[in-house]
Amino acid sequence: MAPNSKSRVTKAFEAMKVFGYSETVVKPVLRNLLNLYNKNWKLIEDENYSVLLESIIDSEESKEKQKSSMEDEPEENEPPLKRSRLYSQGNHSSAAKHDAGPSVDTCTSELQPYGKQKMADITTESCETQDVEMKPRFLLNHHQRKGKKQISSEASPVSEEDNDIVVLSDDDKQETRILSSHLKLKKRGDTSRLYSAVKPKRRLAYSSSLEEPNVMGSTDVSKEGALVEYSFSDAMPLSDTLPGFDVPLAVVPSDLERLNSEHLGTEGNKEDATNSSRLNIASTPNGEVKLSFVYKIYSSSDFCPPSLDAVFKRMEEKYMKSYRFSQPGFLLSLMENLCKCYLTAGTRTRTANEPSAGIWSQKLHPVGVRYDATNHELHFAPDTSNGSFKLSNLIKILPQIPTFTASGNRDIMCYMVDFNGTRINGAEKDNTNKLLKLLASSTMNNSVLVQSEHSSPGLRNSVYYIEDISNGQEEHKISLINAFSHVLPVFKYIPKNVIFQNAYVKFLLARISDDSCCSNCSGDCLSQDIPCACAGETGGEFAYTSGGLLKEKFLESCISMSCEPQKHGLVYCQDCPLERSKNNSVSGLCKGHLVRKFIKECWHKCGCSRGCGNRVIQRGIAVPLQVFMTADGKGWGLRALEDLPRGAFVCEYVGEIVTNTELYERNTQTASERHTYPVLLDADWGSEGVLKDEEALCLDATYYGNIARFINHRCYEGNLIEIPVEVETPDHHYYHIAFFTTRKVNALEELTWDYGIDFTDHTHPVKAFKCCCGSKSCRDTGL
Ligand SMILES: C[S@@+](CC[C@H](N)C(=O)[O-])C[C@H]1O[C@@H](n2cnc3c(N)ncnc32)[C@H](O)[C@@H]1O
Repeated sequence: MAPNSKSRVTKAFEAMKVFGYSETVVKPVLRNLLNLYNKNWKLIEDENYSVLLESIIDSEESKEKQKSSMEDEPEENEPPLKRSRLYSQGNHSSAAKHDAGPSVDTCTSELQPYGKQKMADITTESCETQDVEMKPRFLLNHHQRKGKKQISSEASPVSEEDNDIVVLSDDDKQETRILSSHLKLKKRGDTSRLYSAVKPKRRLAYSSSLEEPNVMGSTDVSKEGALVEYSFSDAMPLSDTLPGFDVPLAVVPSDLERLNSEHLGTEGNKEDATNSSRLNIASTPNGEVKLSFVYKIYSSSDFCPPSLDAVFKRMEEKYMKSYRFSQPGFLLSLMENLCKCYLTAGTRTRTANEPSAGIWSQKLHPVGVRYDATNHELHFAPDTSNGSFKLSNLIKILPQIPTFTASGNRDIMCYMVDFNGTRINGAEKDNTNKLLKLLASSTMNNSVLVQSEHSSPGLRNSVYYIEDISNGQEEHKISLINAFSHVLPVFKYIPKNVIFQNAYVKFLLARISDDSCCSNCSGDCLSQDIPCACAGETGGEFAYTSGGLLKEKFLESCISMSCEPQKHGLVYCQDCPLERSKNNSVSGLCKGHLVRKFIKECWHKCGCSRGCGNRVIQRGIAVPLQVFMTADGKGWGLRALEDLPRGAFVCEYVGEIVTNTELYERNTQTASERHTYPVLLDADWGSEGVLKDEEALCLDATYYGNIARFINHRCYEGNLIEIPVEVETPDHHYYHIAFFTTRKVNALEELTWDYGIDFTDHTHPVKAFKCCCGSKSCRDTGL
């Protein structure tokens, strides 16, 4: 290979690395392209290697498709999957013991009998002598990148390269996001990828449905009685032709002259035009977003340009409250609605006697919307069947395909053009601020944020959206919205816990005694007069109401235990695995573990039906959730898109089931990663005598996890509480951690729980984060 082409290869690799693609992945695709293009590098390098990137994405997608078609669908409620030997085990003896990764069956005989000893049976005498506030059940540790690279590609669902975290510079991230969405849209005109974001190799999810904003056939009746009708022809389906926009669109008038010549022929006439005027409604300081109307006033017009306040008010009243960011293409409809408001607000009220006249006649007719893919223009084409048309006909939306500068700073480039196609630069600062404020406030309503790069330091002007980060693995789609520039979280979504390697968790029907199930039941256990054996765990009363919520009394006592553990007693390990791990295997004094109330759900050995009211968490997430970027420095957070009542199940904490030993290994390998994701399954530690490290379990959602990995901490006042739930195993050793609301939670309120971190404990190998929970009772005093 010539030296020149060598450096071009390197450059291509580097360009793709930004998107998270390793050389191994890029190489075969690049080779194919070179063959295809007869070694014409220019074609490959054009547009920042767009062809190459697109080909890689395609090739990865087809690989994924192939792979998923080969995979068997797991059965409902199947045991956690055993992923043997994902990590190389170094010299650790426990790991070496299980080097071959025992299969589910062979592990069975090695099961340790974990007695069902109640924690309440454990003496709490030592309570008073212990200086305990809250047990640190949310551990602070993480894999180190170095550790991740040791993942074996044979057994792991992802290859070695998959696990490399690609650290993008801010500019890279910006560029990545824009380019990938740009490319998708450009090449395919594919509206299903409207807000596709950074596509790391291990892509989280795509927007997959083809839902489009309902801009067709809507009718807008102004309060004053003037009707402005929007009835777009079905013959011109928006969804088929529109590109996706992850930038705000600009609204411009159409080319009046062209429209005049095309549509004014019969009734309208050019002489009617008395003057023309342009109104720049808004633009960001650097001109990334501009919105303006250009109109001509005709002598007999029913239209008077409205005040902007009137437009904004109307916009707020009519649309903003109902905006849902989850609508693909919402920016398009946002802008369109702004046009509508402008028109409606400006349409003059006529008295009953006043004849309708002029070309802005109230006689309105369906118009069509057409997307001009060549010029990236949206045209509102008038229906001239009866010779009249309306102002909206003169409005054209001109989204400029987003481009970016070398610095990657400009991802939004929407221009206003005047009738002659000349760019309009006038920015009206006040109006801009108003619009931005309006849009920003609508973000609170889960809508859109148009962010100027100068309006707030460190924030970039970008918005992106992923329709379902669970990739269809949950009943409900779980969206992700990012108003600022942040690289997407890199993890593999799993809806159920999976065993990492050494954890002995076996779901054996044979181990479920008759006392721990209700084989004689049928139908719904909740509707029976006498509660069945499964209610035994909760004192002979089921924890759930028939409506699927937690019963008040049960919830109240769980909250009380969590807030005031000392009042309810703690249990103490003889030799605490947690303290051992802190002190590098030197036995440490246990600081106590909360005595938890468990829920026991009916399961496979029970006779009841799948719809039994005592099966809640096993049915999965039942509320629409969304991951969003918090504004107060906590990173990503989780919120629900609708109001939740008190006691509602939200989701469970899903991750890899790892042993204390494995966690310790991860801990020691960990560089100080910003966010940490392990949670202890320590509810029964105190009752298990001396618990060996390989017996103590925790869930680590760092690399494999579900939506709960995004729930942030709040000291004492979390609106969620974690409750241990037994489903498959009745021994308190392995259990599920389920989150329930502690109070009514409003839609879009951040969901939080108290991790139970002791911020004063500086002995932990991983430093606690600086708590920004904002709670009045925040435990992080900085000491
Ligand atoms: C389970 S993760 C929660 C999701 C995380 N925010 C993210 O972006 O992935 C836990 C991490 O979130 C951050 N975090 C959670 N609650 C916080 C709080 N109250 N203040 C500051 N950081 C917080 C910490 O970095 C913590 O290690």
